[in-house]
Amino acid sequence: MNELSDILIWALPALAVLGVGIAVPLRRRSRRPAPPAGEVAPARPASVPTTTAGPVAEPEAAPQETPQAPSLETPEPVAGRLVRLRERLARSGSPLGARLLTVLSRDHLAEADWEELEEVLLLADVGAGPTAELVDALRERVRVLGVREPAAVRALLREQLLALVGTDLDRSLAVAPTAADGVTHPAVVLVVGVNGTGKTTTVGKLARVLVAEGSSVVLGAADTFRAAAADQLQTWGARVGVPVVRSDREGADPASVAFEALAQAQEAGADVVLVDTAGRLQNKAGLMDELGKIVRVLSRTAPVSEVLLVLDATTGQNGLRQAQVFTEVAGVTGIVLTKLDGTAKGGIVVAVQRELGVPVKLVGLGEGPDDLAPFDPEAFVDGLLAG
Ligand SMILES: Nc1nc2c(ncn2[C@@H]2O[C@H](COP(=O)(O)OP(=O)(O)OP(=O)(O)O)[C@@H](O)[C@H]2O)c(=O)[nH]1
Repeated sequence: MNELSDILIWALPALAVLGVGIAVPLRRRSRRPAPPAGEVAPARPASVPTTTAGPVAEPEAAPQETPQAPSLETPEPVAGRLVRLRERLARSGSPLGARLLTVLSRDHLAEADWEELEEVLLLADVGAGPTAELVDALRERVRVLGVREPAAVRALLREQLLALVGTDLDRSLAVAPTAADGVTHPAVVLVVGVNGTGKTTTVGKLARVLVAEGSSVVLGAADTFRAAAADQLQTWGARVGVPVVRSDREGADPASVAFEALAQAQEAGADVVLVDTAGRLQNKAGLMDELGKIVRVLSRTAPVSEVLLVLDATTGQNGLRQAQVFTEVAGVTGIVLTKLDGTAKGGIVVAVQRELGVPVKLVGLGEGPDDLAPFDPEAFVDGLLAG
């Protein structure tokens, strides 16, 4: 079969049926492995083994979607972001900050003070179990060490909080290309969660983090229910010169878009493909099945490096119940806790990790493009206690 007929046979019907469009054309297309039978029919089932990471192809025909290089933004450096954003935690009126310090500034802690301490931690969503543990351990240490001065009690509290948050969890993001079967694949990062938690925003912010660190990135808009989500993602990508793979048909198979995004990232030699998914409720079986399918389809082409569950910190304990199902269906590897700037419930970090056994890796502290920070326990606890 010659090259042209090969292309026509694969590409035209699939594009027409799926409406899978590509915001940024590829430099080159070639064969990819066939997708799993009955699961997706990508625009063209062919894949290119990529062995070197390099810059992602620049757009050729969509100037309105991806601005020229001079107007590209330079994301803020990632190091020290949580320290820079720390005051947001304090400013949000965290009871863990101001109220804890009020209690701890009393010369002698009476029974009522310990109870108040417990109440403050519960209000901050630390959770019943961890709160009881923390207060018991703190009381014991204060008693054994004979500590009375407020500053010393505060230092002990800081230690206890740090122990609860955990300083030895692996919070690094797996965003380096992976090797499997002699082929180098882009790191595949899937972003999941319920509606409105901040998934698309997080994907956009995370793309900036990766660009700031010198990685080449491709975004996949697998939220095919909401056209605005793909537009939103495209705007994020355009600001930092990152291509976006999307469907031009609402309701297209999200697994197909995810597959196509991975294929293109692979072909372009990108380091990372970030896939945004539609918000879904954990009790909707069909939607959760669809998420499982996205994971299966991606992992048949390349190892899925990270599944990030985006949780809205302002939803507190409700978010935890939702999260449980996602961890079962999608094998969540890290939590992104968004909107921590708008809540006095920073203690949810502790509860989330305890309930899910998955580390918080990133936190959202505002709507600004660089208001996403790698989670750092010390900076976080200091932020909480700064009130
Ligand atoms: N204050 C604050 N707002 C945030 C943060 N992260 C996201 N948001 C806002 O939350 C709102 C929802 O964000 P999206 O990214 O659209 O949420 P989504 O999860 O993709 O939404 P669906 O696709 O509908 O499920 C937007 O107004 C964001 O600006 C954060 O860390 N802090």
